Amino acid sequence: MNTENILELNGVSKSYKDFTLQNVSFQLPKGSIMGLVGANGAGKSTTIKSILNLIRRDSGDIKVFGLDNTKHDQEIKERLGIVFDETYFHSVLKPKQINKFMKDIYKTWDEEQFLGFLKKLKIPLDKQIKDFSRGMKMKLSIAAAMSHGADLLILDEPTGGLDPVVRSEILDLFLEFIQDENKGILLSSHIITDLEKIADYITFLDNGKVVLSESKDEILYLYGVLKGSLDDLNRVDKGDIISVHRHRFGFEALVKHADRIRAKYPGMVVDPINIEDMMIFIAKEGQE
Ligand SMILES: Nc1ncnc2c1ncn2[C@@H]1O[C@H](COP(=O)(O)OP(=O)(O)OP(=O)(O)O)[C@@H](O)[C@H]1O
Repeated sequence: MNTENILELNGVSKSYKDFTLQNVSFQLPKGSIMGLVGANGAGKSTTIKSILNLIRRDSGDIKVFGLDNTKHDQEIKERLGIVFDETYFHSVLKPKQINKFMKDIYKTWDEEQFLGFLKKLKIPLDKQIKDFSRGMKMKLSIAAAMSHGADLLILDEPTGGLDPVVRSEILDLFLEFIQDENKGILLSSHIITDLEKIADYITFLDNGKVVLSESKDEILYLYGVLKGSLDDLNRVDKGDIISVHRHRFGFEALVKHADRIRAKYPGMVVDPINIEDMMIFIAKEGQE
């Protein structure tokens, strides 16, 4: 284990009847944010549940803070801030009651910080959660996850279904959290523009497999779409192509090392590609 990694997965596999998470490996260095992306059913939640030890993996190993996640479950959980879809607090509770019982649960609970988050996020202290909007519930869960001195935040779809203003408030909180270089954030999201704003690393899952796990800047710099006629395609080495779509007049291929490919195939064009288009590109190949 590299001590600079706050989270490390090596060859993690998990089979369900109709789905297999296959040999998933990635590393999250300290002081950074990783976005876990992929189409519906790609295996993001299964990966997160494996990290949280909520499901038993079939093989591979997972280290959080350098510790095996099955052998040190309790120790690890105390240092994790976890947010799943919406909220796990009982709907009759009010934030001020949550503050009270969180004080009993976590010896590291920071009441001042929690109340500060609520004020900043305009969450009422004295209202039952059942009367909260989805955005308010999400903000409350995130505030709670960030108020007990957690070193690693793990969030499944924290900005899904929220309006752009609330999303931006939440993204700012994440950026604030990560100012401490010993902390880290892993979040899954379908909102790629959010990840493009805050993520340092992107891990892309497709059909249970890691297609890529690299720094965002590297992805944007290295990858491109090679375009040409169908005749041109015959001249392209198969090893240069990650994924290809043919259409009536030619082809488009996802390639790595765009500069090298541009130089290697002078008559063809290599356009830049953003992360969202890249996801669509790879997902479409699965359907062809
Ligand atoms: N307990 C289970 N038993 C059987 N199959 C399961 C179980 N949990 C998940 N799956 C299957 O595993 C696959 C991956 O699901 P997962 O929830 O990890 O995907 P996801 O990438 O998080 O999707 P989404 O973006 O829709 O949340 C799906 O096909 C799902 O049906």
